[in-house]
Order: sequence, then structure tokens, then C-alpha cells
Amino acid sequence: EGKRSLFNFLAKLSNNNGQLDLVWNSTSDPCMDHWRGVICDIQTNNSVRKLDLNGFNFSGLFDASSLCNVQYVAASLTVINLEGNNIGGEISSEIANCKQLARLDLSGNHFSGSLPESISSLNNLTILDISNNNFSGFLPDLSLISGLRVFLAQYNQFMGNVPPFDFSNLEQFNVSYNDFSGSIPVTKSRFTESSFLGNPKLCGDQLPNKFPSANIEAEESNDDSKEQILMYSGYAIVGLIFIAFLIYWLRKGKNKREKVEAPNKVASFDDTISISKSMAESSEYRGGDSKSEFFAASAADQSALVSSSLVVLTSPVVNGLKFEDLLRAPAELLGRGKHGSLYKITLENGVLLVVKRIKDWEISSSDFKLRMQRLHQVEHPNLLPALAFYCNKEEKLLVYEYQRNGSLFRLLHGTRKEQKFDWTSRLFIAAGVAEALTFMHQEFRDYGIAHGNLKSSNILLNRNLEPYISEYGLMGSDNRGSSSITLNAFKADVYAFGVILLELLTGKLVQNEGVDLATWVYSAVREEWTVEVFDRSLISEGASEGRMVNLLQVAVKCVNRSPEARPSMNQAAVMINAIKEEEERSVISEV
Ligand SMILES: Nc1ncnc2c1ncn2[C@@H]1O[C@H](COP(=O)(O)OP(=O)(O)OP(=O)(O)O)[C@@H](O)[C@H]1O
Repeated sequence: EGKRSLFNFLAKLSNNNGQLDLVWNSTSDPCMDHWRGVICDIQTNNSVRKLDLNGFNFSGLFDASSLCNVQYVAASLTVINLEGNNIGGEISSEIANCKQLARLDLSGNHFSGSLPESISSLNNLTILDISNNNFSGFLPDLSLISGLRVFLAQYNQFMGNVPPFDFSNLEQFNVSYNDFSGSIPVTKSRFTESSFLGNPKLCGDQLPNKFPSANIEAEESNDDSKEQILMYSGYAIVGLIFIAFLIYWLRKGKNKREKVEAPNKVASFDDTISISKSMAESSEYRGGDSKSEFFAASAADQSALVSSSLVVLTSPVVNGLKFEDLLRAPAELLGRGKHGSLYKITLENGVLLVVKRIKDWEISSSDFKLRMQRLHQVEHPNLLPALAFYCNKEEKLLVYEYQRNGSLFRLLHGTRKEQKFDWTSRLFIAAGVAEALTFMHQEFRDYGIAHGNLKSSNILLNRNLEPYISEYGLMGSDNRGSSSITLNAFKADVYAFGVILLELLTGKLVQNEGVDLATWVYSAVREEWTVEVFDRSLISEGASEGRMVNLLQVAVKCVNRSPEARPSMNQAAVMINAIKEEEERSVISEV
């Protein structure tokens, strides 16, 4: 009866599509007959542990009663992963009968209605991801689920107050782009504004709306597109900056005008009139997109403002770029990471740039300048060079060319899976990144400058899926003189590179299943599940399992817990090139 019930659940979920292909059958056994997407206990092989159904293109409904009201499944099911399907309808309160659930991932579907209160009784839950759906109504209070580590609900239509959470336990939390109102809960500084953005009625210290009254404009407007939200919240900021600048320039006008000598290849902003004019223009006609924020600290620190300047490195893309061009240009907030924010800027001549604003980097201005100049002298085809930089005591700005084709992260994990991402492309990206890192590690060994923040969102791609490593050397201090710290910085890059290999091979997020990807792959390989770890699309494409296993072995070496045991980037690159050459030979022999 339990098996029939599971079959019914899957039939409804899939909208009766593709069952033949999925080898489900009302008379066969989900475990013995290896129903696709159904993962059973590896020891007994007779109880269902996981439903791993991400990206199956299902468009049916989630019938919680078929799934959770029968002991056969409910007693053992720990994971439901339905990410990236087209499933609609509501989730009924019977979901709470799946008592063992540790991970529920409904993200990237069309679920609607409210989230049942009963979810709060799932006290084994560690990951709840309901992001990118059409859920609405109030969020239930989940604060009693003491083991909850990940809660993601961005891009829905939830309303009312953000309920309390046990923030000290949460590792990931996001309720951005909903319709929440009131004050944000106290997160004990665990989460920044990026977890709450895009809720125009929500206010809090870190948010554009500090007090409820600041929302009036946004509330009056019925147009709640995200762009509008950003625009409204920017008004106040631009206004303040403009006033600060005005006071500054008026005061300065009284004094003898001191002309700042710009260093080599530098556009100094010594023209008071044009700078204040450009600020006025920018506040008038763009109403303060989030852009101007990256100049906020500059305005606050007036003396630093005068003594620093935008250093434009030689590049035809930004010949003669001036600081005021950046001020004047429309900009859009692309992201707020741990280390700062990133803005997309459109120059008057149509050139697209990104400006990375780094805060709280404890590096002296002179070391920073030296480092940037050094990095600029080194070129590699798989490395995205900085075009310009700016620094003062509080912050550093880096300018890069905008890459339209997005990042490796987006290609692997984005909700729109429009682009096929086959094995050869993945292998070639791995090889390109390995080569560029090998080269950089060799060039910068003596200076101790590693990448420091390597991850798939920092690997940008061109139209031919060739990788560009961005943000090399933007983290960490100058480690000259301390060989063990230096070695660790490079070995940390090797680890991060290993994680990227794992993402390429598994298609999974770095934080998944409640544990990190490296730990998960380790245990899967130990339990001889090796083939289970690979991205399903690679298997169905018919990619060589042998070469995938070889690449997995390189990845596992790179993510060794002990830094000394990891290979150097050079050794990793040699191993990957051997796999790549084998792949090329096999393609030629097939032809
Ligand atoms: N030059 C670029 N062109 C296009 N998109 C970019 C460029 N640089 C970064 N991005 C994308 O913009 C988004 C935000 O970048 P950002 O660097 O702020 O995020 P992050 O790398 O996750 O954070 P952090 O580097 O602070 O840890 C990412 O999705 C990233 O892939």
C-alpha cells in the first residue's frame, strides 16, 4: 500500500509525464528496482530516505497526504528535493507527518498559498528552501525548530512581520524580495541587509528604510518592481551625499583652492564645479539608484577624498575614465557579498563596467596601490584584469569590465537552465581556471598574493564558455616574510578550486544537504556511491564516467582537510590537462 501511495504521489507530482523514462511503475519496488530520483537506505535497501527530484521538469501538484500519511515513506524520508521544477498548487498541512524530514527544498517552482503552520512541528528540519515561488500570506513561526540551519524564502509574496528565528543557529537566511512589513528581527549581526532587501515596507538599521515613516513613498506607490524599490530607497542616500558634497565644496571654496597632483595615469577630480554639477545631475535624473552608495564613505571622509584619486590602468576600454564619469553613470546593485558590494555601471558611451566596493580591508593605501599596480603588470587570458582602482582609508573601489554572460555559479545553479552545460565545457573551464591559477601562484609566490576568495561566482564566462577569474588578490594581507601563512593562502585557493571542481561535477551548491559539498562528496565516495554524486545531466549526456571519476579524484585531493596534503595548483593543473587531453583524443577517435 505504501509503495502504491508513493507511486501516486510521484504520478501527481510529475503530472503523469515521463513515468516510463523514470522507471516508476505501480507494481515494481522503489528501492529494489531503483526508481529514478528515489534514494533508499544503502544498508537495508528497503526504506526510502530521499526524493531527489530536482530539475525533472515536473508540472503537477504536491500531494502531501499520499506521501506523508503512510508509514512506508513517512518513517524514513529525510530529504525532499524538488528544486527547479514547475510544480504548482499549495502545500497541505499533512507535510508535517513526514516527521523525519531534515531537508525540504521546494525552490524554483510555482507553489502558491501560505506555508502551513504545521511545518513548525518538523523538528528535524535543518534546511528549508522555499525561495523563488509564489507563496503568500504569513510565515509561520519556525523558531522552535532548534536545528534549522538554512532558511531561504526570497522571491515570494510573504507578508506581515518577519517572525522570530533562532539566528544564532542559522547559517543561511534570506527573506528578500517579499512583501514583509514592520521591523526586521534582531539577527545578532549574523545577517546583513542583503537578507532583507526588496521588502519596501520593512525597516531596520541596516536597511534603506531605517524607520517606518521612511516608507511612505514606497507604500504609496503600487508599483513594487524591484527596480522601483531600489530607486526609492536611494533617494535619501543621494540627497544626503549631495548635501555633504555641497557643504564640503562651499567650505573648500573659501579656502585657497588646492590642486591635487594626480599620479601617473590618474584622473584626479580637481574640478569642483563639474563634480558638484555631476552630483546634482545624478540626483535629479536618476533619483538615486543604489549606485551612489559606493561614494557614501568617500563623502564622509573629506580629507581622504582629496588625497586619493581614481587610478586608471592602461586599457582602451576606459581610456580617460574620470571619477566623475562613474558618479554620473547609472548604476545597479548586483550583489552584496561578505566583503563588499558590486555595482553595474553604464557609462555615457555605452560601456558597461562593474565597480566592486570593498570595505574593512586592513591594508594600507600604499600597499593596496602597490598590489594593484603589480597585479596589473601580469596578464593571463583566463584572468579578468582590473581597469581602474580607487582607495581611501575606509574603502577600496575596483573597476572591471562587465561580463554579459554571467558567472559559472549562475550557469550551474541559476533557475533558468536555458543553456546546456556539457561535460567537455565543464572540463575545459576546470583546465582554464587551473592554468590561470597556476600562473598567478607562480608569479605572486614571492609576494604571497593568492586569490583569496575563489568561488564559482567569481569565475565569469564569455560567450564560448571560456572562464575569466575575477577579483584575484582582493583579499588577504601582504604575507611576505611568513612562508607558512603564504603557503596556506595558496593552499586555501587549491581547496576553493577543489570545491569548484565538485560543483562542476555534481551540479550541486556548495552548501547543500545540510553539510558542505566537500563533506558530502567525501562520504558518498567512501560509501562507494561515486556515480551517484555526478550531475544527472552529465550521466544522461553519456559523458565518460572514467574521466569524471578521474576529475573527482583531483577534486578530492584538492579539498583534503590538511593543507599540506593538497596538491599545488601546478600539480592539479597537470592532472586536469591529462584528463583534458584524453577527452580530446576520444572526441577525435569518435569522429
Ligand atoms: N565583471 C563582472 N561582470 C558581470 N557580472 C559580475 C562581474 N563581477 C561579478 N559579477 C557578478 O555579480 C554578482 C555579485 O558579485 P559580488 O562580487 O558582489 O558577489 P560575491 O562574489 O558572491 O561576493 P564577494 O566577492 O563579496 O564574496 C555575482 O553574481 C557575480 O558573479
